Amino acid sequence: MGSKKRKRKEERPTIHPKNKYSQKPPDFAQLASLYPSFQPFVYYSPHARPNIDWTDFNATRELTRVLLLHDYSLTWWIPDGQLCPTVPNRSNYIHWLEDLLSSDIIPHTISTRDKVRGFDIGTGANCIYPLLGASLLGWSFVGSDVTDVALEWAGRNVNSNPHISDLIEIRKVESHENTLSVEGLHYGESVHNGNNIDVSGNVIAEVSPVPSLPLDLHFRNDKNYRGPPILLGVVRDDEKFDFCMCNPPFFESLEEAGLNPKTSCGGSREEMVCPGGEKAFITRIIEDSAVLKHSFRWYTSMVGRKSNIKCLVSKLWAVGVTVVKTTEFVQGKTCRWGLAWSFLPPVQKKLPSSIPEKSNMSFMLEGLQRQHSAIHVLQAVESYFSLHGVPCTLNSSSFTVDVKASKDQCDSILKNEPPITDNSTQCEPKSATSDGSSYLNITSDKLPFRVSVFQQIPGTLLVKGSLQERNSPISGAFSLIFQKLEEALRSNFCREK
Ligand SMILES: C[S@@+](CC[C@H](N)C(=O)[O-])C[C@H]1O[C@@H](n2cnc3c(N)ncnc32)[C@H](O)[C@@H]1O
Repeated sequence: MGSKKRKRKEERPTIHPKNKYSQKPPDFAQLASLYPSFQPFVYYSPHARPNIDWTDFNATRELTRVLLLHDYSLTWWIPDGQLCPTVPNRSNYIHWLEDLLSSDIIPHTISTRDKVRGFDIGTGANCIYPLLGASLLGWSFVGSDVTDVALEWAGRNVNSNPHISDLIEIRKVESHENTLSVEGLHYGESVHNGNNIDVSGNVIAEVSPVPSLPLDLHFRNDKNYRGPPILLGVVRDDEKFDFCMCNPPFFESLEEAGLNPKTSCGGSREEMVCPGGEKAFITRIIEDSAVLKHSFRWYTSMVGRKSNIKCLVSKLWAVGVTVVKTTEFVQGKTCRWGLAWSFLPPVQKKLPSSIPEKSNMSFMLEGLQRQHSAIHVLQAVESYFSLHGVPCTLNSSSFTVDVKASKDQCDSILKNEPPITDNSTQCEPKSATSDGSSYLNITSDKLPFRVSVFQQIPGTLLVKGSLQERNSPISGAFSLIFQKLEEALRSNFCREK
C-alpha cells in the first residue's frame, strides 16, 4: 500500500475536539444494554466492535434517538422517511460556530457574549441544530422551514423538551406565486403569554406575522434559485442574530441525490432537492446577506461539494464581505465543508482610517499543496525578510508578520542583493536611477508594514500587506517590496506557475 495513501488518511481533519465523541465513539453495546429498544438493531461480531446496519432507516433513527437521550437528555423522534441526522456530525457544525463566535475576528457587537441567538435555515423535522445548540450551549434559535411535516415535527421535538423549549422558535416560511407570508410560531414561550394556537396535538404556538418586504426582492427573476424566501422576508426588520446556519438541500434532482447504498438517513424530496442545488440555495443566502448585512454577525452554511466553494467564495467577495472562513467537517467517509462570512469590519485591521488605498496590497496564493498551511507561509515571510537582515515579528495567533525595514534593507531586497548592515543613519539621501543602482530616495527612516495571511478555501491563501506609517519617506517602496515578496512566495509554494 502506498505510503501516500496512508499519509493522506493521517492528515484528514478529525472530529472537533469539543465534540462529545472526539475521544470515544458511541458504545453500541452499552447503549443496547441501557435502552432495550435499541437492542434489536445491534449486531455483534468476534473481530469488530458492535455495530448497526447503516442501510436500515429504523436502526439509524433509533441510534439518533438514544444518543440524543443518553448524551444530551433530549427527547426526540421523526416520522418515517424524514432526514435522520447523525449526532456526532451535526455537533461538529455547532462547535465550529462556537469557535467562530468566541473568536475576535470581528467585533462582538450584536448581543452580549452570554446570550447567543442563531437562525437555523431549514431546520427540518429533526430540528437537530436548535436542539443541540440550546441544550449544549444555551443558545436561542429561530428554526425556519417550508414543509408542513418539518414544521409539525420540529414543533413536537421542541415541545418534548420543556427545559429548552423557551429558547426555540419554529418559523414557517410560505410563498405563493404573488404573495409572500411568513408566520412565526413561537413554541414554549407562548405557553406563558397565553396567545396561542394549536398546531398539532399538544403543540401550542403563537403566530406573529413578519413585516412584508417588497415582493420583487423575493420573486425577482433569478436564473438559479426559484423557491420560497430564505432570509429576506423571513427575518424581521428589527431582528439581530449572532449567526445563521444551514444544511441546505444539496441536490438538483432526486436522481442526483441518489441513494447511498452504505447508509440510510432517509430524506424526503423537499429536504434533499432544490432547483439549482446547493449552489443556487447558498447563492441566495449570500444575496440575502448582502441586503441584511449587519443583522447577523456571522452568516454560515454547510457546503456538500468542494467544487462549489471556489465559486461561492468569489460571490462573497463580489458582494463586499469583509471576512470569509472555511472549514472541513469529517462525516465518516464523506466530507462536508463549512463556509462563513461577515460584513463587519475585521478587528485585525488597526490601520488609521486616513491611510490611502495603495497602502494595502494583497494577492492570492492558489494551488498550495496540502501540507502547506497559513503558518508555513507566515514562516516563509519571516525568513524572507530575516535573510535580508530586516527585523520582523511573527504572531502566530493573529497570523501576521510585522516588518520594519530600513532604506538599505529595502534597497537590498529590491536589488535581490544579500543582506547588508543597517547603517542608514550614515547614508546620504540617494535618488532612484534608471540602472537600478538605487530604487529609493533614501532618508534615515524606516518602512513599517504588516503582512497577514488568511485561509480562504483549502489550498488557497490570501496574503495582505498593510503599510503602517504612510508618512514614512520611503513608503513608496512598499508596493515594490510587496511584489518581491509575492514572487518569492509564489515560487516557493504554488504548484501552478
Ligand atoms: C437537508 S434538510 C436539513 C434539515 C436539518 N437542518 C438537518 O440538518 O438535518 C434541508 C431543509 O431545508 C428546508 N427548506 C428548503 N427550502 C427552504 C427555505 N426556503 N426556507 C427554509 N427552509 C427550507 C427543507 O424543507 C428541509 O427541511
